[in-house]
Order: sequence, then structure tokens, then C-alpha cells
Amino acid sequence: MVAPVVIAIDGPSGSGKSSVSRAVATHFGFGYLDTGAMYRAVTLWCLRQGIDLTDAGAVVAAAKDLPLGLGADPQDPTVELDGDDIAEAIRTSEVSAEVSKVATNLGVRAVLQEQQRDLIAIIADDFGGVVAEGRDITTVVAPDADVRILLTASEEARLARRSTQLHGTADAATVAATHDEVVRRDRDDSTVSQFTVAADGVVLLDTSALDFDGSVAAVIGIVEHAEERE
Ligand SMILES: Nc1ncnc2c1ncn2[C@@H]1O[C@H](COP(=O)(O)OP(=O)(O)O)[C@@H](O)[C@H]1O
Ligand SMILES: Nc1ccn([C@H]2C[C@H](O)[C@@H](COP(=O)(O)OP(=O)(O)O)O2)c(=O)n1
Repeated sequence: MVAPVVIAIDGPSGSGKSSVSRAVATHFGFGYLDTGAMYRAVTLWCLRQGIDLTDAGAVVAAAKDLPLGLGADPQDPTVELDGDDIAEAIRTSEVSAEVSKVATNLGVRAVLQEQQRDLIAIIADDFGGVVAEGRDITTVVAPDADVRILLTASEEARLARRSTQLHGTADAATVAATHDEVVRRDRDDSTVSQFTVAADGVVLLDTSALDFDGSVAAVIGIVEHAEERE
């Protein structure tokens, strides 16, 4: 593959997109773009500014003017809003519960998709490559990416992973409490993006039976295989 290399990864909640993408970017010395962080940042900003998330036009205006700073270092992917570190604030249950209202706003999607295309080009140039992850990167934002992967896992595996990640346990009660953050959100998000079936030319990787290192190795293998075919 000729640098700059673009690797696009999509998948449902808890499939491992963020953590696997960061490890893969680190392995290749590439930059990292978490597009979900952008939808989350718009949501947080609106909540803080008192902007009604159902007021489509007001949320689009917020997305356009968002004072957002994203760091592309995969080992320290900073997220700043107006200079404030919001990396933790965007992952609270409060934001997770509301983010689909922003992600299903088609005006917001058009604004963020444009910003994401620009960021992918800039980061890829700076680092010699980029791993960008989300829901529509392989299909809408970067359909011409050098490598496109749909990362999936069974609902059971994804619920257990998210439950362990957020609460340190995957007992039945905790998994049940995580349902809204994973299953309901995916159902809402899938009304505007297709991330359950691999589009033409997109490699499907089911990680249900893999551990984290196995998932990372599998993605690295797909990238290396794509290189060999060139
Ligand atoms: N086989 C696996 N592949 C990827 N992630 C895994 C795996 N097993 C456990 N995890 C963990 O699952 C959690 C959710 O992963 P994350 O990258 O946040 O997913 P996503 O970005 O798709 O929502 C993380 O804590 C991750 O380390
Ligand atoms: N390219 C993208 C990325 C995220 N989204 C939406 C879907 C999700 O509900 C939110 C947050 O995305 P994020 O990747 O952080 O979600 P996870 O919690 O990792 O599953 O944004 C999107 O619609 N399109």
C-alpha cells in the first residue's frame, strides 16, 4: 500500500472498535480517529448549553461551530471542548443515553462526515496512515479506504464486554443494566447507518470467540494481507 494508508473500521457497540483500532494504529505507527467521540462531543455540548436535542436545526448549528479538539495519538487520544478535557465526560451514561438523538439527525451527520473526511486526510498525512472507526466509515465517510473492516461480535459478547469495561463485572444484573447502552442504542443508530452487514469489499471480522489480543492480531493480519495483494 502506498502511504498515506487509510484503514476504516465500523461495527456495533462493544464490538471492540475503539480499543482494537488504537492498538492497530499503534502497531503501524498510524494516527487514530474516533468518530463516535465527535457525536458524543456534540451531545455533551448541547446538554451543557441547554440546547434541546430534538431541535434539529439548533443541534446542526452546534455541530458546525463546535470548539472541538481531537488528538490523533492512538496511545493518548485527547478530546477537548473549548480547551476542557472531555474524554471522560463524553462516555458517561448520561451522554450514552442521549447520543443517538444527535447521531440520527441527518443534518448533523452531513456536517460531521465532512469534518471526518478532512480529519482523515490531515491525520493520514501527518502519521503516514490513519485508523478511523465508527458506524459509516467503510460505507459513507471513506468508502475508498485502503482497508475496510466490519468488526462484529455476538450481542452476548458485546454486552459482557461493555459491562466489564464500565462496571468491572459481567454478572446478570450488570449486563441487564447495560442493555440500553448497547442494544437499544444500536437499534436507534442502525436507522441511519448500516453496520450489521458488511458492504461490498468490506471484510467481516467476528470477534465473538477471540480475546482482545486475538482481535488485534486478526485486524493486523487483514491489513498485511491487503498489502500483499497489491
Ligand atoms: N475480543 C475482544 N475484542 C475486542 N475488544 C474486546 C475483546 N474482548 C474484550 N474486549 C473489550 O471490550 C470493551 C469494549 O471495546 P470498545 O473498543 O470500547 O468497543 P466499541 O468501540 O466497539 O464500542 C473494551 O474494554 C475491550 O478491551
Ligand atoms: N461514524 C459514526 C460514529 C458514531 N456514531 C454514533 C453511534 C453511537 O451511538 C454514538 C457514539 O459512538 P461510539 O463509537 O462512541 O459508540 P460506542 O459506545 O463505542 O459503541 O455515535 C455514528 O452514528 N456514526
